[in-house]
Amino acid sequence: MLIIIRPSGEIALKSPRSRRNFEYTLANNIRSVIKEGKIWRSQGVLFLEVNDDNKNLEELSKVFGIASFSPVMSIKSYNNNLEDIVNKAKEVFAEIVKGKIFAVRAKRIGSHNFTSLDVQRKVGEALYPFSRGVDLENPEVEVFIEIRNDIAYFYHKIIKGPKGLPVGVAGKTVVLFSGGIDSPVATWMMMKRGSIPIILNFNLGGSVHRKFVLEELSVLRKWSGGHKLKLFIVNGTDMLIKLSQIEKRNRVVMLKRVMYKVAERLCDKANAKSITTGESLSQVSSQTMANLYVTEYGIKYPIFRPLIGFDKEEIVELASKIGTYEYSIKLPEYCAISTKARTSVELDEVLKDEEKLNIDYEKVLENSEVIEI
Ligand SMILES: Nc1ncnc2c1ncn2[C@@H]1O[C@H](COP(=O)(O)OP(=O)(O)OP(=O)(O)O)[C@@H](O)[C@H]1O
Repeated sequence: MLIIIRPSGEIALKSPRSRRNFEYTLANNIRSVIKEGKIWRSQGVLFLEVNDDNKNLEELSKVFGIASFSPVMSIKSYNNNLEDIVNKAKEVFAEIVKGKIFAVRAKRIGSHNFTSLDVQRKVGEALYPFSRGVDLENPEVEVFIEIRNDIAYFYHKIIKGPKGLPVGVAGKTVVLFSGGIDSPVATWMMMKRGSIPIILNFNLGGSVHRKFVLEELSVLRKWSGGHKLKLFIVNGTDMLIKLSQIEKRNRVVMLKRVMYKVAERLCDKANAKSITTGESLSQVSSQTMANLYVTEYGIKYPIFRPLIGFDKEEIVELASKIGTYEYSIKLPEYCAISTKARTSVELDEVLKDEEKLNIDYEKVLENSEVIEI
């Protein structure tokens, strides 16, 4: 089966050099997802030749950087011969337009002695007797002919891709990954913009927590363009014990700050240039603007919060589409450290607490469990 793959529109707007790089990364990602067949680039699209297997189509619909794709039939149309194209169109499409109101859409790249309109007209005439009529505005089925120099491609399905940019073109980000509903969605959104996530989880719930995090990551792995996901699991309960030394009201923000600090170390080590979280403004008391200010104070990497302006329902809808929601909702809430977080903790107090705790973040990271998924 031959498949024509159209990269996201955004990729076509890049400079020729960036465009080449993006298409090259996209081709590599597709190769590592599909694992068989042949892939090549040609004038702004990619072609993939694989065994007839619908599984491949499902996998392609999760590769970021793809706007859409279509399984195609093709012919080499020698000598600009429109007749050959019309005959092939009849062979390929007669069954598809049978008893239906249809439209023919044609496109052309290269020089030919006919126009796209000629193709539409001639193929339309040839298919008309099989159909129930033509309606260019509201057809029941559309059939497409794309002529690229001396090859004509025929298809009738345009399957949507997830758009975005190929994973790998935007560098690495350390994601603070709780396993709740939000951080898996934030991870997905960063992958959608071409970033490779490095996952950092503070385990606050033993083997149950670990199990759900791994399950969610195996769902996200299907969206990673074939890239392996590296997971660092820190023993969060050790941290909770340490935090009992400070005032209850500062503990939640302090715990987040510890997470950011360890993420900062991981960025240094993994050459990642940002930290990503699943925070959304004012969703809970630790996510007020005032508390986010204190949490990230002095952190040297940019903190990306792709969900900052999302409602919970919007996040849930995305999590369901991605496939992580069913695992996230089974995860118990780990909020044992403080029942009441203040909506505005004092920066001075938190910085003093930090000094008192004197946590060796480097060591915390060194003692983490590392898993590749
Ligand atoms: N145990 C954890 N390990 C790693 N990161 C965490 C952990 N808990 C929270 N975070 C980070 O802090 C963010 C906010 O977490 P919080 O618990 O305040 O809100 P939440 O809405 O429940 O988030 P989520 O749905 O992602 O758990 C999370 O999205 C995540 O990025």
